[in-house]
Amino acid sequence: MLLNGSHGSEQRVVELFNYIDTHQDEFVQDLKDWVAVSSDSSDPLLREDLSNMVEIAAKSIRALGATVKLVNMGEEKLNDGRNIPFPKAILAELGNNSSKATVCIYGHVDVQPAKKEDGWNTDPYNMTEINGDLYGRGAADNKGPVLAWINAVKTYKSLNQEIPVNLKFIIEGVEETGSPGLEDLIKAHASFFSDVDYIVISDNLWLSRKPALTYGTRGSAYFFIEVEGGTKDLHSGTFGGIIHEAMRDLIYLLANLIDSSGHILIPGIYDDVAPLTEEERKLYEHIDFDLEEHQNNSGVNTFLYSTKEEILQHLWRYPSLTIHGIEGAFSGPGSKTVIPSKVIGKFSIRQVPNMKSSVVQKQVTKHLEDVFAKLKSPNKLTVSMIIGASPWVADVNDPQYAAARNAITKVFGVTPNMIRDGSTIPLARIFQDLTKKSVMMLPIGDADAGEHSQNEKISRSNYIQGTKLFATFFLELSKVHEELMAKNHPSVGN
Ligand SMILES: NCC(=O)N[C@@H](Cc1c[nH]cn1)C(=O)O
Ligand SMILES: [Zn+2]
Ligand SMILES: [Zn+2]
Repeated sequence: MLLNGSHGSEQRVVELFNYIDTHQDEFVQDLKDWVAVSSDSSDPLLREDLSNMVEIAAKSIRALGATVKLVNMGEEKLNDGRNIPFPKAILAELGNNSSKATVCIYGHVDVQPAKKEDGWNTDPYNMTEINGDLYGRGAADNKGPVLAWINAVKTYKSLNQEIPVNLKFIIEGVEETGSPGLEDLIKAHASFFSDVDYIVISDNLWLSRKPALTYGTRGSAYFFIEVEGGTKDLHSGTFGGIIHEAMRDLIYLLANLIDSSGHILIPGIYDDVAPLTEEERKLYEHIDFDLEEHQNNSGVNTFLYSTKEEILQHLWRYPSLTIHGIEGAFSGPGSKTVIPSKVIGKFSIRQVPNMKSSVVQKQVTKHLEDVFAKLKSPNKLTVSMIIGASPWVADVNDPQYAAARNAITKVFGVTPNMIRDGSTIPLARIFQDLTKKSVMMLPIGDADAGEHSQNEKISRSNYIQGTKLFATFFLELSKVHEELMAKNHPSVGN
């Protein structure tokens, strides 16, 4: 039952927080169990553990009393022409009280690759607590936050407290490969999302030690540059010196993407970038950010920029280009002397408002074809964009932002650091465009979480305090929603 009045509400919060504190070791063990599943989505042929991880997550959500469906996300076309199904996604719902707000929680249970020999201090799949930090692949991105949502709901259920909102979950298993098939899934299950009032995502990091609210992310346009020189690899002694080597062409193409100052060399790439207004420029002044701390967290000696404003603008609102790797090139130990016949260079462009993936794709393709033409190489060039995820920016005046601000203040005693994020969560813009509903990001990842890096972690404090934050957010959102209902606000209802 909902305890009415401020005293009742405060008493509820005390009970919730006490329960979360006294059961934190259970919650940590649950995260250890999840991290132990190597749900790496990068290799299509190694996804058995990933499908198992989706089932584990479905079982945990079902144990809350939710109705859970595992739904298809379509098929993936492999290089050899075969099609295999993507891991299923979870659609779940708990509660359908028409007087309550309906919140849809998004998360993902797939992770980036991780091997101990990459330089981890601990086994990436054996979560290890050291000095209050929980080290393991996926601890922060995104298993910890997904479990924190589940812990929050479990707390209400265990205390027999009425959950203040209706809940829906969409949990996927291929976010780290750009959420392929997600847009079609949301279209195919439009009825499931039709009564959702708010979408909340917790798949990013704080920017400093100060709790944050995120209102923007960059997109990701991911490209393959394939250069094919022949039908087989060749001995570089027997053939080196007389052929146009594919690798040489590729390196030249990659070298023409970006210069040493970080400026992207693709003609027109900056044309659609939203101009920096005086209003936006002022926002950077109030952001809590410690440049030296961020540099220490990154493990690099120096950044391309030296001021907070320049760094944050180039992380959030200007595009960046990163070269990730070369498939087919020799990269193992030793000194193989082969000439690879086909190599695939991989890079991505983090897109910002108002860039469009379709425009970027044309610009990139034309630029690479023009550069390649100068080589007068007989080799075959193929440029493909395999991911085209758009940037996302929210309206911080959406009601759920007020609820989240109140929840952060209640749990952490501070007002939130209003930030954007340089990473990509494809679902955010897809949801915003398809459902026209409010999308918000409520991060609990530490600024030094090391997402995608060696020694990724979430602090026990952020995991447990984050669970309290999510539990409080449900309460605060129910208050905001009731006020809107009372005013018959247009954003309420469908
Ligand atoms: N925590 C969000 C995240 O890491 N998202 C990935 C998504 C992505 C983009 N291209 C491929 N995967 C990211 O790298 O931003
Ligand atoms: Zn990630
Ligand atoms: Zn993530």
